[in-house]
Amino acid sequence: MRVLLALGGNAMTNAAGRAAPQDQIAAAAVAMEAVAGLLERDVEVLITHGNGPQVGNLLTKNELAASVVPPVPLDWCGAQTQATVGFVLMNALDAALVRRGIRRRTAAVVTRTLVASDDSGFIRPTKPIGRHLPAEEAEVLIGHGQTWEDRGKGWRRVVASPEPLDIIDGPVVRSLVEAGFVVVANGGGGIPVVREPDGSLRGIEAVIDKDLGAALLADTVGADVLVIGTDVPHAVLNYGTPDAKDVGTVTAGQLRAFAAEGHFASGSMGPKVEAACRFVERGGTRAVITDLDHIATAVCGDAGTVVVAS
Ligand SMILES: NC(=O)OP(=O)(O)O
Repeated sequence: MRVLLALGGNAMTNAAGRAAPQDQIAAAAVAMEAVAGLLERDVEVLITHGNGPQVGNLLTKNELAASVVPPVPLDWCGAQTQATVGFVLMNALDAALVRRGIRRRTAAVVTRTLVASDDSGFIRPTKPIGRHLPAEEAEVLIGHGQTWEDRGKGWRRVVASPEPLDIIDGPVVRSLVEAGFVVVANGGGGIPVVREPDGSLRGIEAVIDKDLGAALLADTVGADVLVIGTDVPHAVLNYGTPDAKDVGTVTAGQLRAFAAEGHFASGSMGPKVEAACRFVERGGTRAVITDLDHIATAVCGDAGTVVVAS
């Protein structure tokens, strides 16, 4: 069984969402212990991850230091987070494998994802990145031309998030998997690139949704199962109300109907639900949305919100 595990922000930050190096190293250790457990059971695992906190922090650093060192664009920041998070995850996984006496090589691949230059996501920013701020601080940055939104946890910057169309470096990832490497790839949904009229690729300033990127990567590498690791054990109907109800096993059609009724927030559970539906509709065996504690049982469909085609 080939499983793609998509790690959400909680797997790369502390409980409060802080992404200091020690927080990321500690969170990666927990997540990679679960991955090592799967590898011990001979499950073939690939890993992808979010980068929302990291890429937003890096963008802010660039902007603050712009008068001292040349700033780099958002797609460069995305590339840097793929490399850094990949390095942290590899170190954590190598340590977990050594503890269990498992001999496997790990690899982190910087990957590019094709997007359309006329994607509507470039007109209406939707992807939250970086830290949360109080309204008065966000207002100053809005005055400087940035887009910030409050989705209930404080104000957060939002940037363009186009649809992922093709993982340019997918065949490299697949080759490494088939050669026996445990691969970390397509972090942050991939570095967004557009195709120029002469056929060359150019980076473009955006952050792709990592869950939608994960659904595409899962297709590209022929994964049987997509596990989307987040901070809750299930998708929930009527979330935060007395009528809240966990979603167990569900078809993509049923889950899309729940989404159409407005049950899943656009910046959080919504893209996970969409990614899970896309994956099974394109032939995946099952997609599971759950928390890190349930990854081991989720791969067999025994935990979380289990999405099947029909
Ligand atoms: N790129 C992305 O979707 O990252 P997060 O999941 O961390 O927001």
